[in-house]
Formats: sequence, structure tokens, C-alpha cells
Amino acid sequence: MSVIDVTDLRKAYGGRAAVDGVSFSVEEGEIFGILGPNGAGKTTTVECVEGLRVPDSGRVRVAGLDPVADHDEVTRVLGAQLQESELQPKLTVREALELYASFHRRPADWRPLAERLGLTDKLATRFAKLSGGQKQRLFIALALIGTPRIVVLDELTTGLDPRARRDTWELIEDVRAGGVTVLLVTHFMEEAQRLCDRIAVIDQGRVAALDTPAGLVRRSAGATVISFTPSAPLDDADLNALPGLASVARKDGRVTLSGTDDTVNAVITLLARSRVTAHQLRVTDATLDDAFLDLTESPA
Ligand SMILES: Nc1ncnc2c1ncn2[C@@H]1O[C@H](COP(=O)(O)OP(=O)(O)OP(=O)(O)O)[C@@H](O)[C@H]1O
Repeated sequence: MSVIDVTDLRKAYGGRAAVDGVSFSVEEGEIFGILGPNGAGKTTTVECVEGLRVPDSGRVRVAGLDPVADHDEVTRVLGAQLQESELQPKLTVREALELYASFHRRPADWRPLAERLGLTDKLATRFAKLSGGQKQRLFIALALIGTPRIVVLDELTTGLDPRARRDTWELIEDVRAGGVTVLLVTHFMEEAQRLCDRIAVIDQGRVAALDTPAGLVRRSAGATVISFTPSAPLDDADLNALPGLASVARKDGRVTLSGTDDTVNAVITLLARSRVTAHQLRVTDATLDDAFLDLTESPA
């Protein structure tokens, strides 16, 4: 059953399309990622889901509700990570947690949440005195405090150190294990690969691909990468003629090719035919990073 449905969403700013016909559905209990380059329209899309922006056209439903017309009901089922400027600088962590808990009918106990997010020894600290990472953790706690059915996290772990990032991933996995659906905007491929069941890659306001992390890697043009240092120069024309080839790069005498299994077999045949030895030959699967670069256009 889907809990978020976005159909042909469009939103322009000053006549310029930021979101240009985006559609996707998020299933109950799923961790759904939205990935894309800067300015792709990710935040605009999730703000339409949260009811913070009014779409120009298209349809958005959250648990069957319209985020604009039914805003109050939507805030009861959906928790969203706040932006920094939305908290008073003098508010302490404890006050912020208590205040936000008071907004909800069924608030979570904020103590274990604060503990889990490493905020227990910061409860008396004012918001303005928190580090960037501590503020980030507080926003995550505030997003979860209303025991929402759905939580929207935009740039969840930006500004967190590697340990805090890993702890936060575990927390999100626990949250999902409790039945909460997670919509996650991220720039971190490792985060997307580790956490997301499915990912929509958004580029220039459109969905460029929607699949599981493994599916995205498989469908990218250069799913296999082969690199080696040839004992003698290889002809560009021979390399460019390889079947299934997606890209060729040369650096410091090393050749890196991406393509399919056919490309790998053909390059081995080519090396043998040319009597060239391949030093430090490596064949690896492409990563989500490679898929991302392949699926999104580089800026003009
Ligand atoms: N309030 C606004 N007024 C005018 N233009 C805006 C506004 N908000 C966003 N835009 C523009 O819309 C486009 C999409 O922005 P959006 O913030 O949705 O992208 P994003 O994918 O979240 O980017 P990032 O990864 O950099 O956060 C960008 O070109 C941005 O400059």
C-alpha cells in the first residue's frame, strides 16, 4: 500500500520550472530515497509533500490526504526535519524537545530519543551554542517526536561526523523497523545504498530513474569497470571500438574502461592480440556513484 503518491508534480519559480512532471509512490514501511544534483528540484518536491509549498499542478497525497487542503491532518501523520532558522537561539535542547512534544497528541518519550541521538549531556545547552552536528541531531529528534507514520528527512546526515552518521543510520533503520515510512533526500551515495529500498534519481526537475540501489547500478551504462596499465600504448580507435563500451579514460599511463562483461572479454582479447601485457589489472562493479553520474547530466 502506498502512503505517499506524487503524480505529475510541477512547480516553477518566476517562470522557470524547478519540478517538471515528477511522479513516484512510496510504499508503507519503505525507506525511499530522493537523489540528485544541486538544484535538481529535490527540496521543492519534498516541500510539496510536506504541504510547505503549493504545487502549480499535479497531485500529491500523503496517507490519502492533500498536504495543502488537509494540512493539519498531514502534520499529525508526517514528521519533517526542520531548517535551522526555525528554532529560537535561547531555547535549550530540553525545552525544544518538551515544546515540540507538547504539539503532538501522542508524543514519543523524548528521553530515549535524546539518548539515542547523543543529546543527553546537551539538554541544558541553548540552541545557539550547539555545534552544527548537534543541531542536526536535535532536528532529527524533533522530526520523530510526534511518533509520525511518515518522516521526511532532507539532508539527514549533512554536517555529521562519520560516527554520528553511522549512529543516525542505525536510528533510521530502527525507526523503519517500527513501521515508519521514511522519505530521505540525500547527497551521500553510501547513505542511499545502505538505507534506501528504492531511489528516485531527480535531474533537472524530472525523475531520471527509479529503482533499487542495485537496479540503478545495473541499469547504468558502465556497470563494470576495468582498469590496467598496458605494457605498450593501445590504439584509441581499438579501445573505442570495444563492444558495450560506456567510457574510456587515460591517466598516468593507466587505462580505465567502463562497460559490460562483453567489454571486459573484448579488451582481454585485444590485449592478447596486440601482445600487450596488462599490469595491475582490476575488474570491479560500478558503484551507485558511477550510476548517479551516468544518470544525471553534467552542468552545461
Ligand atoms: N524560493 C525559491 N525561489 C526561486 N527559485 C527557487 C526557490 N527555491 C528553489 N528555487 C530554484 O529551484 C530549483 C530547484 O531547487 P531545489 O531547492 O528544489 O533543488 P534541490 O535539488 O533540493 O537542490 P540542493 O541539492 O542544492 O539542495 C533551483 O534552480 C533553485 O534555484
